Amino acid sequence: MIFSLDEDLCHLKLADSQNGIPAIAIHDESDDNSERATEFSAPSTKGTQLSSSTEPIPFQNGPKARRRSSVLERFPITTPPHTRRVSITPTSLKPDGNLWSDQKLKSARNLKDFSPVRVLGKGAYGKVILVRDLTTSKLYAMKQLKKAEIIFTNQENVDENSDEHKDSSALFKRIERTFAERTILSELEHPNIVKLFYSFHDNSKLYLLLQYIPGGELFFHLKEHGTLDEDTVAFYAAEISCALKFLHDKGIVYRDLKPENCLLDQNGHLVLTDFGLSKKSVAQMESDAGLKEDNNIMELHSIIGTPEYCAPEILQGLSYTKNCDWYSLGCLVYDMLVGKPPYTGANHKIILSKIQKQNVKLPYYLSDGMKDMLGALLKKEQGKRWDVDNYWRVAQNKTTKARKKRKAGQERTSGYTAHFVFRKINWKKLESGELQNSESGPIVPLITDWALAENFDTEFTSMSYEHDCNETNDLNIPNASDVFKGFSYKASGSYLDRYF
Ligand SMILES: Nc1ncnc2c1ncn2[C@@H]1O[C@H](COP(=O)(O)OP(=O)(O)OP(=O)(O)O)[C@@H](O)[C@H]1O
Repeated sequence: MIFSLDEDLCHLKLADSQNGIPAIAIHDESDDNSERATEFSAPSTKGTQLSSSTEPIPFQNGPKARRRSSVLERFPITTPPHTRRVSITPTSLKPDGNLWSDQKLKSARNLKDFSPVRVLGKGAYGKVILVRDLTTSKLYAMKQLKKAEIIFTNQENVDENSDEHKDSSALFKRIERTFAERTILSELEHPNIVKLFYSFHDNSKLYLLLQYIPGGELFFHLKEHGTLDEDTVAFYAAEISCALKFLHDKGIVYRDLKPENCLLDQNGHLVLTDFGLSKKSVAQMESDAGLKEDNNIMELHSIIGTPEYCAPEILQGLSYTKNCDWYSLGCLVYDMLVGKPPYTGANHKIILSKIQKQNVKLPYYLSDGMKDMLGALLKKEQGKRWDVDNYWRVAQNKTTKARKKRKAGQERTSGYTAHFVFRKINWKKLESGELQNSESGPIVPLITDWALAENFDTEFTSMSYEHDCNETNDLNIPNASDVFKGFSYKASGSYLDRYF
């Protein structure tokens, strides 16, 4: 055993006597006979081997607490020998291996073009500020990343004595991730993914000018509602699934799915933000650059993410694939239905240990269909978990072929999109983006004035921002500007026109 569970047991006892709910536990070890995703055939408990349990679900006391990404480097997890140490140099970050051309970035914007309105959020490297374009009066969410925070390892989430701290490749990893967010976002256009319009940098910070999503975090709405009903959850799960499949088809793994990173737009549609931990497969990058055909296989090793939503294989330091995002979706769906993710604890060691060892407990009040889906997504073993990307493809082929022979209701029982849980979702409209443009989501945020940011926590909107909107000289490291060379970007005129 790596960690002591004393604290954990203490926590469980407390919860038992206060907020117990009879639950169902999924025993992963007993599902040897479970069917693989493509063979799934009923909105039942089949394939997940649910067993009754009277053990209550431990509830955390106090308000819902915000979770930080990439906290895992803090733990004494021995990095396995096969962990890939990408010694990528910051100036070679273009997929084809060439330098980003400064020539094409000449028309990039700068800090003086925008005036701050209020703070929307705060992340590991800096604040996200609502800003107004002084020329057009349009609103943007400006994500700031302090160069000093990226270059010096003084983040709260990295142990000073860890190998990660000493290892200079960790610096390159942080820089690589910073570039990845800008590069990945600049290549995407999907109704459920935040849009990047500009990026630039000055002496002290990097800036990402993102589409402002005024409805706030799903986290904010979850805090207000406590839990959500199954139809609402199915709607968000469907929108997230569309975004994840779109990313996976492009060879991108998201790796940080959690309610804090799911925003609601003005019509209540879900928009994924924060691509700081996303990763594009090397094979895909080579394929994009015309160097190699994409074989759509991606194995990753970095131990990153937010523990409560992180797949067990990541936490164990094993190699993993895009399938980890579907596990995180299971955690998020569970959170929306139950009010907390499947495994919680007073500290990250406890969470980690529970994810690896405990069976997830599903409350009795969930429908059989929902239990079935959660059971399939929350499998600890990657090989037994729903391979949703594949399942989705097979389902589409199957339904088209089998349509003629289908009996009433049969379509629902095959394939991911046809799962019972999604019976009210119009996938055709959702996948084409028509639904997002024409209909409202289940929770329509109250917005009287976009500039007021009423759906964001006052913890952030009341923060001062004056200092953050002036260029400072707090970074005085030789060659620092070289390190971030090529960060600036401007979306094409047609892209900008489509959204303004
Ligand atoms: N486009 C946007 N529109 C509105 N609010 C946003 C937008 N992007 C980010 N935010 C707000 O800012 C918060 C922090 O942003 P983000 O998660 O991208 O930062 P981060 O530094 O990566 O955070 P973390 O360290 O927690 O992963 C979000 O949770 C959200 O509340």
